[in-house]
Amino acid sequence: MEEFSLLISYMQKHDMKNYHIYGMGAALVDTEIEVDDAFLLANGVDKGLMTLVDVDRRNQLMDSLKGHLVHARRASGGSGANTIIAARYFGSDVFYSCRVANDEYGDFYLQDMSHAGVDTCDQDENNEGITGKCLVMVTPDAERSMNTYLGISETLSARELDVEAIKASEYLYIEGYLVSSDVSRAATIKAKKIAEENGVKTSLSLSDPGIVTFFREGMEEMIGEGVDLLFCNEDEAMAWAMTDDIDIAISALRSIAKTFVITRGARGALVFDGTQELHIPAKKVKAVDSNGAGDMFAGAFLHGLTAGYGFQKAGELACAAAAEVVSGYGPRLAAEKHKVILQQVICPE
Ligand SMILES: Nc1ncnc2c1ncn2[C@@H]1O[C@H](COP(=O)(O)OP(=O)(O)O)[C@@H](O)[C@H]1O
Ligand SMILES: O=C(O)C(=O)C[C@H](O)[C@H](O)COP(=O)(O)O
Repeated sequence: MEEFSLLISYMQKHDMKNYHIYGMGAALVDTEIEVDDAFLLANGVDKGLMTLVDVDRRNQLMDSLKGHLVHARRASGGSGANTIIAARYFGSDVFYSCRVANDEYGDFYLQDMSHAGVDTCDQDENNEGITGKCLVMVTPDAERSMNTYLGISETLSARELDVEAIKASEYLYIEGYLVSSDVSRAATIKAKKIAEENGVKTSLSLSDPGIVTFFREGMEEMIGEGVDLLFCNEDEAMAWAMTDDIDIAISALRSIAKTFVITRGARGALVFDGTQELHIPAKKVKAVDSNGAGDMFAGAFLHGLTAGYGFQKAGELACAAAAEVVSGYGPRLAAEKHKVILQQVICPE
């Protein structure tokens, strides 16, 4: 009894809140622009991938993009943030660790997160620099090619971890892109250790095939002894297994993840629930922009699991939500839309 009241007073003192998901990722402000394949070719942009760029290259591309149709001039993004916001809009309680600069874009970013109901870590007062930015170029085949200037986002470090919030979460979700920065990678490893020691499930997204290939050692370090849940698309799975045979990739994933999801674009997703493989079909839609489809899938899926719907229903919810994302521009859906999808998938009439 005494222990119980001590716990209550500790929780009151620390104003502890439980979270369904604690996310970590790069804070990027997105600009989304429509282009054609000739533009990508003429400007040396790698199609379908995320490429890291410096300020000069970004400015040069921005100049070349003048006159193109802009779908979003300023939207808070970053893969992990898209996932966490999606989970929030479905009803999960979420926390996000990220780093922005003391500039207009940084203020915008934090306001946007707070407006969405996402709790974020305190920002270091020493935050001179430039908030990260991502140029998302969308071609008529709905493919997105990204050029990212990480700015201060790549200095996300263990300082931005809220240890009590990690301990009070059901899942830790790590964006694989963080592998490219030494301090951020170290922070993810620390967060994962805290999670493992405190019975918090760990999840990770492989993010991008190029990232998996170029930062292989770092990715191995991040994965360590394995994770509870892994998200990837087919290209990332095969890049991880260094094969072009998806069956070999599936076997390879089994040795690093207790459960996993391989998204397959218009063919839906393969979900491994720890025992069996579930094949979840995609919803038939006209795709215009695939940006954020995987991010939305992960957010909806994590929400589905933490809400107790199980792997099959979580997969159905995720496919339904991701299909909505690809049928419009931008990686996000309006807040109200999530409730409609939830109703349609979880409690149809
Ligand atoms: N053309 C499409 N039609 C319907 N759903 C799609 C389409 N493309 C993607 N999706 C949905 O989005 C999910 C993630 O897409 P995918 O392209 O595999 O990931 P990523 O965007 O990470 O590359 C898929 O599992 C599917 O549910
Ligand atoms: O938003 C940003 O600025 C990003 O750099 C991250 C991208 O949105 C996602 O990585 C794209 O997500 P998928 O298309 O689901 O793979």
